[in-house]
Amino acid sequence: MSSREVLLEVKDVSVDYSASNGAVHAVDHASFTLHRGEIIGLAGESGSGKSTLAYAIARLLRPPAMTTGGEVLYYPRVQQDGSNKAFLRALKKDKAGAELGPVDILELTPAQLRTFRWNELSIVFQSAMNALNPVMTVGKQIMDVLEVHQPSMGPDARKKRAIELLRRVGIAADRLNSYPHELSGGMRQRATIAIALALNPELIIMDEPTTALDVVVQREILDMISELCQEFNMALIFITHDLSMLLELVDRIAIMYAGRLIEMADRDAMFEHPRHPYSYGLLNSFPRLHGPRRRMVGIPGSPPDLRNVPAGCPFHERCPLAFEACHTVRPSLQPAVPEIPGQLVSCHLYTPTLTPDMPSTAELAASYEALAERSKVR
Ligand SMILES: Nc1ncnc2c1ncn2[C@@H]1O[C@H](COP(=O)(O)OP(=O)(O)OP(=O)(O)O)[C@@H](O)[C@H]1O
Repeated sequence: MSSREVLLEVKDVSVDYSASNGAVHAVDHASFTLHRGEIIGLAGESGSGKSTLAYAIARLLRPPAMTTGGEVLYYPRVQQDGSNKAFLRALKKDKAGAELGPVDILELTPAQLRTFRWNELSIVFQSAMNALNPVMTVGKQIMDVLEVHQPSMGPDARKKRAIELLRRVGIAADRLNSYPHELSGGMRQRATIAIALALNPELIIMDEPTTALDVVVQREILDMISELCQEFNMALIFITHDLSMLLELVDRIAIMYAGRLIEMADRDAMFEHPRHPYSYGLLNSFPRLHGPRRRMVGIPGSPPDLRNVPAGCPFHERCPLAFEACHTVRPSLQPAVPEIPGQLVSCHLYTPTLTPDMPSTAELAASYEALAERSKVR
């Protein structure tokens, strides 16, 4: 369950990839807030900037990627088990009564960053299950992380913790000495999650963690992730282009398009009343198990070239409801009018000075139907 205590404030983060034929603006002024224990789903088509934004937050980007602006404020707290002592010491926030306050991850020194990773934030990468070391048992891989990042822990305690972590992700203790090739794909993915949990981080980023698995195993792993987040009050940024994954897992959904966050809302509000025509199109492009049957239409066209994003709203060339302002004025992420608490949208359709009549979800649906009919006629 998420608290309303802020853990992370991403403010106006922009990232470019430099290339000989012009900079690719992969993330453009992204801002959002994450609370302790909250699960946010970051969704959007391939190439919309999800991974780049997540790796910018974790300071994992390497050239040609460059974070060109913004702040990522992280709010540390003193861990009761002492597991983040080294991080607080590196921040010089370990004196009795020291004001903890936020730190900007983008400004951490290399030494501070080393203590931040694993202790405070860990990442489960895309196809992480293939990233396990093939010549080392899974138990040893967990114990190695503990040895490097929690040097005060002795060998017996490390072994006990490794067994406990494996148990927690549904792997029996006798698998401690198994090599990755002796485990199924689902078990390998569970093992990578156990490694990410080793130091009780406050925040985990998972980038398409279940893509390579069959749907039954995906489902089991999503359930497990949800339980772990609750049990450890851990926040999670879960990246996917498959919105059906988010239906039962996340508290909030953030949708990206062409490097911009174009809508954020609580999960139910997003599924029931998506406001941005892109969000509607994305949600309508996958089948749902529950709810009324709908005709799936999809979104004609393709995203813009990120070296040369059009003026105005980046979606206007594909939008069935675009009007004049959308071609010239860049919308910003703000509460929609009429407001649904927690819902932010970057679309002129919800700016009363520009559009007196905001479209309903049914009108968004009808506009896509009409668009599909038009493209059939052509
Ligand atoms: N090394 C690179 N050099 C140039 N452009 C890059 C590089 N890596 C990524 N990009 C571009 O940055 C944009 C954002 O990519 P990113 O991988 O963050 O998107 P994504 O939404 O995570 O996509 P996916 O779901 O396919 O992983 C894309 O247009 C991509 O082509």
